[in-house]
Amino acid sequence: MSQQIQVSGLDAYYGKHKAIEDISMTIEPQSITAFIGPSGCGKSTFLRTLNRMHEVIPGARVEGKVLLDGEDLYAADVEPVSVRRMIGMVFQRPNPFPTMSIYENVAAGLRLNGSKHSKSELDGIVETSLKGANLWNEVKDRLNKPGAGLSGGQQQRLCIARAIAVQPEVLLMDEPCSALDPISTLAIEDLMMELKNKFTIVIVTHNMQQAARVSDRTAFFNLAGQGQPGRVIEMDETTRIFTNPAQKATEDYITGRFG
Ligand SMILES: Nc1ncnc2c1ncn2[C@@H]1O[C@H](COP(=O)(O)OP(=O)(O)OP(=O)(O)O)[C@@H](O)[C@H]1O
Repeated sequence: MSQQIQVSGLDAYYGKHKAIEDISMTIEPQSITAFIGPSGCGKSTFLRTLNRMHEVIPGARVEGKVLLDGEDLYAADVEPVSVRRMIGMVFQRPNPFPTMSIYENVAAGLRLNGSKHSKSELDGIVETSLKGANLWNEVKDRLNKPGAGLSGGQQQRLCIARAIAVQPEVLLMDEPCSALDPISTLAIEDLMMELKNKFTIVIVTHNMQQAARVSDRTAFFNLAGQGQPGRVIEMDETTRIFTNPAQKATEDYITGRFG
């Protein structure tokens, strides 16, 4: 299920404003890749180019290539909706559908994709997805209660269950723990470590310890200069980025000297 992403020469614009420039990288399957860097350098923008969410913003566009196991995601005959099914996303604020039950929240992704499942098939997928998101034991007796009634950490795991229910290849996570307390954060981090056995995971985080704890590889983003687009300054094994980075800007950032 887990697939490799190869990006080459990618630029992304908001209207005339070029937000990121000339990004090339390989994101390996069955691993966690972290994007770190100061605010506004384009980490979230880049993440959204990987599943064609960027172009949803009016005037926003992308140049360059994104390949998922060799398939060009921006080829003329590729449907953005199918890309978003293969490459799921989890956002900063847990965003369960507020009026839907826990069960319906997990089933929602499948229904939106037009999948036709019998009730017992759907029950099985909901259970497997909630188990996969380490939430099943906490909610199995209240599947018909509103998703909005869960704690923040549980809601985020519900959103992860919703994302994995459609069996994506890749999970993109944009600061998934920034609205959570430390205990819920550790639960999500543990979950990410389990999920990487099945999915390619990419996470944007401002939390250096988190990047160091969970990720296999880390990319450091920064602006090319004041008013310039964001770029990848350095990408390497996480242990190397945090112990012996090649670039001074990376070292300054991870040691808290700027950003
Ligand atoms: N919807 C938008 N419309 C116009 N410009 C945008 C939009 N979203 C982001 N930008 C601009 O694109 C640039 C990169 O923003 P982005 O949010 O990707 O950075 P980031 O590194 O993820 O920041 P943060 O760490 O604060 O989330 C910034 O200059 C930002 O102002």
